[in-house]
Amino acid sequence: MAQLEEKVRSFAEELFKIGAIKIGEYVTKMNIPTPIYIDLRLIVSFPKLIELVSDIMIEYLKQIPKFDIICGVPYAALPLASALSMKLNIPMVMRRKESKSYGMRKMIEGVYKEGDRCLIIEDVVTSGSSIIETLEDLNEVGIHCSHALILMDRQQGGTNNLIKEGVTMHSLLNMTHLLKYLREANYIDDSTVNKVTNYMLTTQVDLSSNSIPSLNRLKLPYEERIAYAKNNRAQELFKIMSEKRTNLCVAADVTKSDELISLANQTGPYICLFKTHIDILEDFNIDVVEALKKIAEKHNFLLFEDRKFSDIGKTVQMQYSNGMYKILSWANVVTAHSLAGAGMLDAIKHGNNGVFLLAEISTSGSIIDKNYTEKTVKLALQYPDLVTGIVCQNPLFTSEPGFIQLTPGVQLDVEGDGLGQKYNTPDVVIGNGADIAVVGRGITKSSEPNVAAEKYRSLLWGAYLKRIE
Ligand SMILES: O=c1ccn([C@@H]2O[C@H](COP(=O)(O)O)[C@@H](O)[C@H]2O)c(=O)[nH]1
Repeated sequence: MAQLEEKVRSFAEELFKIGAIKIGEYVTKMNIPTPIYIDLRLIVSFPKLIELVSDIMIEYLKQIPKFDIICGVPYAALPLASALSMKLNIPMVMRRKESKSYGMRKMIEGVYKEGDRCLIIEDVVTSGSSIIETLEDLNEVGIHCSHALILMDRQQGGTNNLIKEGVTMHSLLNMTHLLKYLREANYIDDSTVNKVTNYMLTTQVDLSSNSIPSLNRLKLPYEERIAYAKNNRAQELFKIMSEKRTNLCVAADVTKSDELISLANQTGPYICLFKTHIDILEDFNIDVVEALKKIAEKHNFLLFEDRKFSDIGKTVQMQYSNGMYKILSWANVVTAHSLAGAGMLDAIKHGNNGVFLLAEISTSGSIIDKNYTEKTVKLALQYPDLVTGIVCQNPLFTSEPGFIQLTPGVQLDVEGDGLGQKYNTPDVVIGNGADIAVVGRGITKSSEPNVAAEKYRSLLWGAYLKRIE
């Protein structure tokens, strides 16, 4: 047994050496980003490796009941099935991927008879769907299959999906062991192990539910969500958040420029976003935003004008670019109400900028209803290049890890402000799905905004770490 494990370990290491295991940002057959890509088609160019694999497969056959024929899932598993067929002197059949337009239009080539017991061979299994397609064609011609021998199980639901079809899967290697062997050989580091493990756990495919794999954003670390974000500002934010270990946005609702600049300087080290209502400044001058831009660069945060646009496209376009505030020239992200719909979003699409759409509001008596909220989320998902995220109080789009949930109404003291504002604590908002929490008066009214900002940062970050555990 120890000998077999050593062979499997060396198989895993060889795969890495020949470049069949790739770590980085890839996309799976189901169009889902993946931090690891396994390409076992390469092994046809390494006869010694095929020999090693065949030896290991033969060892595994001791656990599998007798069979009459072998069938490889096209195309990657065909050389493996052929090698095994030759070594064991057991006949092989081949499944076509598509039927011929001439002759007998057979899907299964080779010699077989009804009632034959077949062992299916496959290279890599994610959901098991390719094995199931092969199984269906074999069953069609009366061949029975209840076992599949595969090289690599990505542990993303394949075993369960195949059991439902009456097939037991036997794998030479699974993702857990692959990561263990590669880590022990120092080919990968701990962070890759954690990243891939987390990916595996959060990307399970249940073929019977007829849905795409569930990617629960609430369980994914921010740095892994960069790959899912289409909006440049969302990518940037995830990066800043991971690097600075902060999911805090400060709402700098003050009326004097000096105060605004002082707040940016004091809270800068602890925030990912600095949120303004620029039109409440009594002494606005364009120099203020120039100063903010410099502080943002120094402390690595983005500038966020909470303008809440809500007009026809043309008007919003002018409100965004013109007037004395020239928001487009300095704000990296802005907010917009969704009520004007797609036309307004089309009007404010600008290369690099981002928009947070308001799906819910944190004030009591709001007339936004469930229908409006749902329509807003739908609209946001139609504009992945433009929309950075959604302003809301609840986890509305958990299977969309590329979008950011921004939640205002955050304070340790949850008494309202007497004007309708509703507050929740950092723990509650992160539990309710917030990726970034907006804290205004909890920080701005403190005698030491820097101390308060660090306190909120640490509480919010701790709650996030607990959430992704
Ligand atoms: O639903 C919403 C949307 C935006 N806001 C804005 O956030 C801050 C909250 O400030 P606090 O002092 O923490 O109450 C403020 O700028 C609002 O305009 C919100 O509160 N709720």
